[in-house]
Amino acid sequence: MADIPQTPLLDTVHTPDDLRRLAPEQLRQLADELRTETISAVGTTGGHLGSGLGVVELTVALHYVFNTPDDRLIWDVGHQCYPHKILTGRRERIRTIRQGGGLSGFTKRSESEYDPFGAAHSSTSISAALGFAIANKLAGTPGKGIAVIGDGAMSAGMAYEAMNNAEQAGNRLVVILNDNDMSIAPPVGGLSAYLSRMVSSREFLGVRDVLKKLAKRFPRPIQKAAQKTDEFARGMTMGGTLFEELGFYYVGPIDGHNLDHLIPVLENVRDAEQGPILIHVVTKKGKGYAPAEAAADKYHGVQKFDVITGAQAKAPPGPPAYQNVFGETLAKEADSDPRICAITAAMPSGTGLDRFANAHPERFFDVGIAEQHAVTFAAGLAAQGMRPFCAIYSTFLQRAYDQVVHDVAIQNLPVRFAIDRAGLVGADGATHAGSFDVTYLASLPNMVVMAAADEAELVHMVHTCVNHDSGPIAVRYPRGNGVGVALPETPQLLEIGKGRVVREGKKVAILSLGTRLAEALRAADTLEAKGLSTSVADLRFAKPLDEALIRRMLTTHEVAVTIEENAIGGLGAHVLTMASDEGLIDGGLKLRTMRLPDIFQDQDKPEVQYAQAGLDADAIVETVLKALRHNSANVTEGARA
Ligand SMILES: Cc1ncc(C[n+]2csc(CCOP(=O)(O)OP(=O)(O)O)c2C)c(N)n1
Ligand SMILES: CC(=O)[C@@H](O)[C@H](O)COP(=O)(O)O
Ligand SMILES: [Mg+2]
Repeated sequence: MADIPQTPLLDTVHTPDDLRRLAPEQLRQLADELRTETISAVGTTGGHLGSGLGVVELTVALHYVFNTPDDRLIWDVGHQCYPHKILTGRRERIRTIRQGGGLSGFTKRSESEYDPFGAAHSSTSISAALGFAIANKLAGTPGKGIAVIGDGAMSAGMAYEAMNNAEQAGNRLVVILNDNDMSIAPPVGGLSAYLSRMVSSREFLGVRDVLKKLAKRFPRPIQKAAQKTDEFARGMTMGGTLFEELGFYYVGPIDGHNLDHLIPVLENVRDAEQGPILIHVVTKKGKGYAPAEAAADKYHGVQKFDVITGAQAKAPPGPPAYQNVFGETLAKEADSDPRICAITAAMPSGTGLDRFANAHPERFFDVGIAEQHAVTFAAGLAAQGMRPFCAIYSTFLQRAYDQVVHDVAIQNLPVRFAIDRAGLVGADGATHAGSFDVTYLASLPNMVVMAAADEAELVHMVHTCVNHDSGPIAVRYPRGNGVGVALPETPQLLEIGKGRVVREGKKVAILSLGTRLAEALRAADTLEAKGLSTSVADLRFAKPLDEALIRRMLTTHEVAVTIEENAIGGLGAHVLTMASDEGLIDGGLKLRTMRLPDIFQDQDKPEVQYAQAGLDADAIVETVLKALRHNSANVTEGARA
């Protein structure tokens, strides 16, 4: 007799309440369908894949056992939450993820009551869960805080600050340490080694001891499940030294793909009278999808891919990515300069420093997700005469701001900041946009801030950073590919605080910082076609400003426009301040600043984001014409009056 096809369970699960109505023996099927749906969806959209596949069973088990959304489930980073979104009423929209108007690629409060806390930067989950737990405790309302945090995210100081403070939450706080022995790249450092030892070579307790200990602490009997396999009995231990020292009851390690283990353990933890509890769950990144299991780093974040073969869509051939120009340039510089060191906080390939690591492994440091430490470590290296490059995405450097101010800038130490992903980043959206670095860096005394207009400029700026020993210096550059200019054979040493005039005109001056230069030049063409002679300057430096050049531009043109891919407080603010200090606007100059809008812009295609932000050629033209119209309107109105 032919097999009767099973009814898809996933079609019957619209919310976790539906899930909780299933029998435990149905959960395996549900998890399999959830995994298939996740793979299918990400195949069509691209996005974060491996991390979500690794937590499919955990996602099912957590929603099954805990009373979400009253129990507050908080996914650290949030890049693994696609299965969670599918189970929490967002399956119909899952193929819109990371697209304009679609679901966010991370957890987001405005999207669902099942996302109690937004994330995308790592290692915030335990603090947030603790906040929920304590708030409920104080209010006398039910609800636990449950944080799911990866082994990579567990390397950040914030996680320890939270655990150090967790005792008061008691049994209201549950931390699930999802240990897949991967960050984006293989994890690094002592904590990672410690976790590996716990998983692989720890002395496991015998089944009796385990049950005795569990029975003492957790009331619900788990014997049934425990008796199912010896493996479980061996794997289930109490007494994870580090976490217990920090005041947690440690449970684990347990197999995070085995629902027969997960469910009873979580039920016991849920009903425990004591806490806080940390459950150490061992999973495989990419679980259940062979290509992602085989190359976890390549399937962390993916392009659209063919589900059968795993082949990811290839970007059409084009100019090199900025990150790779940076990595290769720095590696070359380091060939002849033994003082150059390179530091990344868990982003070796994202920053292009994998190229440096291959060439100079002894001077390459991946410090894990630890941006604050990365900056102060660089400061120490600089103070001891090295030439450290701290390569951190603009958005992640925000986390280390006090270190930038206190450890680097105040001491005037020559740390070189390579600030990648500066500006809008497309699909990752607001959490990852590098919108603020010009503002937060150029306001600091001693700091030099450059922005590369193209990949050749980046080469010159890296060279300039290498040779700048008198204080801190930063170069910012965007996500994505260069504009296609030839890379210089020999890099130039740029004069600090000197820009360049790219095009001379008479009536309109566009003062550009960074990669909006191409749009500025396009706008200049349009303005010229309208009879408006236009100058375009690439200022190169937000700090120090090229005051001579700016003064000339502001005093010899009728309209001047600054443009930058940064929020308010950046280049425009500095130029306005200078102009007002020097009285350059007193004579009727029409000075306008173009910058990122004062909103957190959601994900979309980069070109759409630029248009929304009003930072493309059309918007520049419009700004100039409006400034001129404003003038004629005033004249007309004045005449009428
Ligand atoms: C503060 C911060 N730094 C860096 C990143 C980039 N990042 C996103 S996920 C990730 C790896 C996280 O590893 P882990 O927590 O173990 O989760 P997994 O992907 O293995 O599931 C990194 C480095 C980030 N999101 N936030
Ligand atoms: C979740 C996270 O923070 C990273 O995976 C990030 O999405 C990578 O961004 P890039 O693709 O720009 O390297
Ligand atoms: Mg991990």
